[in-house]
Order: sequence, then C-alpha cells, then structure tokens
Amino acid sequence: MPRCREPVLSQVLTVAQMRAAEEDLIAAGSTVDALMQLAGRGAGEWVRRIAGGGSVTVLCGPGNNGGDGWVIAEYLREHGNAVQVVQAREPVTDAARNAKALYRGAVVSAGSVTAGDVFVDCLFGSGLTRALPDDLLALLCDLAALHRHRIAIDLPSGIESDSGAALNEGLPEWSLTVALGAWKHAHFAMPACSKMGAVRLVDIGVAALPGAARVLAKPKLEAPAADAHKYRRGMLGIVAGEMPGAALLAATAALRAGAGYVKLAAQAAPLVVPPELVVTGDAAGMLADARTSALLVGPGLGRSDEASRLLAAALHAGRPTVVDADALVLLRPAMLSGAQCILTPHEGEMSALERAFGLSGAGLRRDRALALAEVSGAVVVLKGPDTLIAAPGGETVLAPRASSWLSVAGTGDVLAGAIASRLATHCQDLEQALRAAEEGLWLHGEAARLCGPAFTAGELAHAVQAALKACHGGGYEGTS
Ligand SMILES: NC(=O)C1=CN([C@@H]2O[C@H](COP(=O)(O)OP(=O)(O)OC[C@H]3O[C@@H](n4cnc5c(N)ncnc54)[C@H](OP(=O)(O)O)[C@@H]3O)[C@@H](O)[C@H]2O)[C@@H](O)CC1
Ligand SMILES: [K+]
Repeated sequence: MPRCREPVLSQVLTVAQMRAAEEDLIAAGSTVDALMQLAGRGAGEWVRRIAGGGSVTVLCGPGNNGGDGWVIAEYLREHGNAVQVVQAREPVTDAARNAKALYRGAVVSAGSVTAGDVFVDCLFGSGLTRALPDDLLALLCDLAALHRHRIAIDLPSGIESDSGAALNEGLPEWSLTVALGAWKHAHFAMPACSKMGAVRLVDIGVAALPGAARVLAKPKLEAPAADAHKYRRGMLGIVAGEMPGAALLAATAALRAGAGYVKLAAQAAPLVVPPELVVTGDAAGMLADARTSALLVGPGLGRSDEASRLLAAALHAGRPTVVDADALVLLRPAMLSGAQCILTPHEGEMSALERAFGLSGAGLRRDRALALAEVSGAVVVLKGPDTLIAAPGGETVLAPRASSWLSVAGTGDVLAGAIASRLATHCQDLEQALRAAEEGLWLHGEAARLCGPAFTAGELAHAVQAALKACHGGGYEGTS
C-alpha cells in the first residue's frame, strides 16, 4: 500500500462506487476473501479495543457484512475473548461461507444469549435494499439491549448507505460504527449519522475514485507574507441592513479568521462596536473601493426593498461575495452577474433558492446542492446537522458531525463571517471560493468544539481565532 493514504481515505463512496473500487482491487490481484479478511480483522481490532478482555456477541447476516462478522468473531477468539455468534441467516455468498468455515468458536441461538459486554452488528451493510423484516428487527434490538457497548460494522443494519435514511423505525443506537474500505454517504448524512456514535475507518487499500465526494479536512494555513499589510491580507466589506447585530457577529468572526481589514457598512451603527471594526454609513463607497477584496451580504440585511437594492448593488460590484441569510431569500438569478459567490443556505433558505432558480427541490441534499451550484455557478454551503459543500463541476465536501450546541441563534452569522474572511484572504477564482468555504466551515466546527457546551454565538465568534491557530503548523507567528 502507498505510504500516504490520507487523501484517498477521505473519499466518500456510493454503493456503486464501492463495488467499482472492489472490482479494481480484485482486478489488481486481490480476492473478495482476502478483502474480507483485511476488513474483518481491521474491524476486529477496533472491537477488541472496546471489549478489552470482555465478552462479545456477533450477529451475522446472509451477505458479506455477515461474512465480516465471522472474520471478526474468529479474530477475537484468537485473541482470547469469549465470543459467540448468532447466525440470523445462512451465508449466501461464497466469501461469507468461507469465512464461516474458518470460525472455530461457539454459534448460539438468539434465545440463549445473556447480558454481555459488546454486541457487534454484522446483519446487513451496504447491500441492504429494503426495510428489515420484523423478526430481524426484533432480533437486532433485543441483542443490542443486552449489551453495554454496541458496534456496527460498515453501517448499522437498517440504514440505507447512499442516503443515510433509516429504513425501519426503532433501530438501536450505536457507540461505534466501523466503516470498511471507504466512508459511505450515510456516515455523514442525517438521520443515520446521529445514531452511529463515534465513526472509524478500516483501510483495505481502496484507490482514489474520480468524482467521489470527500470529507472536510483540517486546512493547512500559512502566516501572512513577511511584507504583508492589511489590504494585501484581504479587506472584507460587510453590507449590513436593518439589524446590524447579526452583521456584527459575522464581523467578530471575520476579524479572527485571517482577513487583514474588516469594514461594516450599516444604515444604523450598532450600539457597541469593537475598536478594530471600521463602521461606515457609505455602502456605495465601500463597494466602489478597489481595495475591497471580498464581500458578505445577508446577516441582518432584512427583506425590504432597500435590502434588495443593497444586495443587487453588492453583487453588481463584481467582488467575490458570500450571500447569506436574508440575502438568500432576496436573491434572483439575474442578480448574479459574474461575481464569484458562495451561498450559505439552511434548509428553509435552500427551498427559497430552489424556487427562485426553478429547481424541483427533489432528491438527496447533496444532489440538490449540486443542482443549485450548477445553475447558479456559486459554491453552495448547505447548512444543517449534516452540512455539506457543493461546487459547480460536481465537487462535494461533507462535514463531519459538529457540536449539537451549534443549534443556537447567531451561529450562522459566525459561519458566514468566517467563510467571508477566508474568501477575502484568497485570490478570486472558483477553486479559491471552494477552498474558502471549506476553511470557514472547518474553523466554525472547530471553534464550536473548543467552546464546549452552551456557548453563545459571540463566544463562538471569538473562538474562531483559537481554531485558526490550530491550522498553522507551528509557524503561525510568521517567524522562523
Ligand atoms: N465492497 C467491498 O470492497 C467489501 C465489502 N465488505 C462487506 O460487504 C458488505 C456488503 O456485502 P453485500 O453486498 O453482500 O451486502 P450485505 O449488506 O451483507 O447484505 C446483502 C444480502 O442481504 C439481503 N438483503 C438485503 N436487504 C435485506 C432485507 N431488508 N432483509 C433481508 N435480506 C436482505 C440481500 O438479498 P437480496 O436483496 O438479494 O434479496 C443479500 O443477500 C459491506 O457492507 C461490507 O461489510 C467487506 O467484506 C470488505 C470488502
Ligand atoms: K452492520
């Protein structure tokens, strides 16, 4: 295996892509049995870490996910754990039959299982095509309830791999889910990802697949150049409207995410303005200023005719622009006259955009975001508990599950400010807009993690600086 597999291991595959990846590995000389051993033993090692010396019950289904279960059971048996397998169905694939034949431990009936330490779900994985029948759902739930720790292999049974949909009601929750070979979309999509507990990946040598989505990664950022000044680092202009408080939150985050200069154009100045923020009543002057490298319009903009006029003027300025909040509801296709934009809708704003751009709004979130990116030419950050980024041309980036404490007013303004600040620091082509969206989103998630529980949006905005610090590998002082 090549030594640096990090970029490959961040890819997120559909079931069809995973099958293609498996076929590539087999064409290169591997076998399904060998891949199952690699995957099962890798997963077995995670189970062993959780179980310690404790007892383990493995539930095996008919397909290759069940085959992994037989490998895991044998691995644990070899390492001295007390293991028992409950066979829900006879294996139907050659690889699963072979794996079962290699298992030398106990096979028990479901009724004889008593309380134990770890339950391992190998009933179904990516081959699940329909809801679990009642008997298997009851078996899964009963066994899960009897154990202290529950580990799902590849995917929790009952979850659809490509969509993250739960095909049954009342499915168990898991303390750990071990993905095999590559991440699947369900690992990052609601509701599935909220039930999986911690998620870990076992590498089996899958190669990079063109067109695959990828997981949002921690950005590597550089200190400003030795001869940098505030304008060269990037000047962000924020166009505020009726409620400057939201714009102020965005500005607070933007000041901490890398831009050299943040200016707020507001009709009414906020009551309290941090000294480092420049506030102007002259929005037109700010938009005309050639030194303004990027714009943010939307937080606290309102939805009046004046707000619509401000939005049109901001987009007409032709600068890279983050369009957020109220501006997303006011946005019309004709306003996008060539400026490189990043749109940051939550679900409600997404529906408004889909209506404005003549899109049906049907389908998976990632497909809807890609459709909007394609018709608008903008990078789309579709927010929610499973935030994702879609870019024109098809690139998709999925954010790992972030702190649920982000569900508080004002955090969207902070995200918009962080993204806009990164946009101001970069050059201005499409690729850079995608990069800015990724960097801002990562900083936002990390700031939330650093804040811990029950933070305010203002505290989150301040924590963006600590998150940024984590992206500067030791050289953030700008000195050698
Ligand atoms: N790809 C790779 O590189 C590697 C993959 N690996 C592993 O393989 C897993 C995928 O294996 P898989 O394709 O055999 O699918 P899996 O989920 O075990 O079940 C399919 C079986 O279940 C059946 N079935 C489906 N739904 C049902 C239902 N509701 N109720 C009842 N039955 C139902 C279905 O029958 P059918 O739909 O044909 O009637 C079929 O018989 C993957 O998740 C990973 O763990 C690793 O070993 C390493 C390498
Ligand atoms: K499973």
